[in-house]
Amino acid sequence: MVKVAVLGAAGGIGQPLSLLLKGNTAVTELALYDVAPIVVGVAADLSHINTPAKVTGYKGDDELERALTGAHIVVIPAGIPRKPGMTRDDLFKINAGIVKTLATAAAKYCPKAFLAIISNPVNSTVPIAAEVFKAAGVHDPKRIFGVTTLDITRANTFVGELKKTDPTATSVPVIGGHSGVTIIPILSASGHTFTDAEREALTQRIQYGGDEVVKAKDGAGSATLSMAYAGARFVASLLDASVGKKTGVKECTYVQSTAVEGLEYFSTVVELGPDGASKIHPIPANLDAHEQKLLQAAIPELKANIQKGVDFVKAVSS
Ligand SMILES: NC(=O)C1=CN([C@@H]2O[C@H](COP(=O)(O)OP(=O)(O)OC[C@H]3O[C@@H](n4cnc5c(N)ncnc54)[C@H](O)[C@@H]3O)[C@@H](O)[C@H]2O)C=CC1
Ligand SMILES: O=C([O-])CC(=O)C(=O)O
Repeated sequence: MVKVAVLGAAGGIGQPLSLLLKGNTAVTELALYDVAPIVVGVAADLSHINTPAKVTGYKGDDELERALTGAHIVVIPAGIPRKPGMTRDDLFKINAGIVKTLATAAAKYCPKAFLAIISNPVNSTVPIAAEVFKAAGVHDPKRIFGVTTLDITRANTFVGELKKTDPTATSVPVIGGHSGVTIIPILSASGHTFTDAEREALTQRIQYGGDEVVKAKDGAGSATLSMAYAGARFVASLLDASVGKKTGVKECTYVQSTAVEGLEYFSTVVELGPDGASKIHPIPANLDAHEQKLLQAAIPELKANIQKGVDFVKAVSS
């Protein structure tokens, strides 16, 4: 049995993500959970698609245990999205508590599951989930992931557009975290060369791609469809490595890491295996001067974001 639970499944990301996961034939059970009752209808709707996954809907706290029990992967897109003028950190006030609640339940009902956290601010929500798992005595850093895949799909799209190459064959690692200056595209590893102006413009667009969508949606939310695509890709990679036993599966993802001294969490290329993160790659060796500068700019903000998440769990539990 390969059960995937989606927490926040009725939302802007949750619905299309669940649709894409229903299309993944490695999934045999898709458990959709939300506090919004429509989740039961979303599950009924998806259950008519003729793929193997049996779809079930769970609404509200009382049904969270059943949604999580037996889960192999728990994907968490629960929480509020940005409106124009907000930073991802502005979401902390509400989303920190939501992620803490859901991680607490996951630690209790499916402590061995892989956690793929989409809820923002990812730089802080991943440390929150990790602290919850530590407090419950079930922490395995190889199993908790911050989903930053959308930064990679954006980077591949924008570079492909500029260089007029197939975006599906373009591969730009994006390391660091998932907000503004903490997003560090490694354009030097893309196989293309860029003028200084191109490099500046691409970096800015990749770092602030989320804002582009927030602005275009004009108060009605942030990226949902591209995030669903990116989330489904990340879950597919986790399934390929853990269920399909494929080797060489790699994704950039935000995990507990020693890549940067003084930062407990960081995203680099991570090799995925049957037990989760099997090898965390270091920062690429040949960063150019521009990328070195980006890295230095990211460190203080990431450090503060991580500490904020850790402190939140400690304050609530003391
Ligand atoms: N990691 C990334 O790259 C990205 C992250 N995001 C983040 O994903 C989150 C969700 O975004 P959207 O789907 O657009 O928001 P949304 O508001 O459309 O959906 C969120 C869903 O979460 C549910 N929810 C709220 N509290 C819950 C709880 N305690 N348990 C279960 N479900 C709960 C809501 O009922 C709603 O259905 C936001 O925090 C957003 O910032 C968005 C895009 C990209
Ligand atoms: O920008 C936002 O708030 C949502 C997000 O994380 C993204 O689109 O990368």
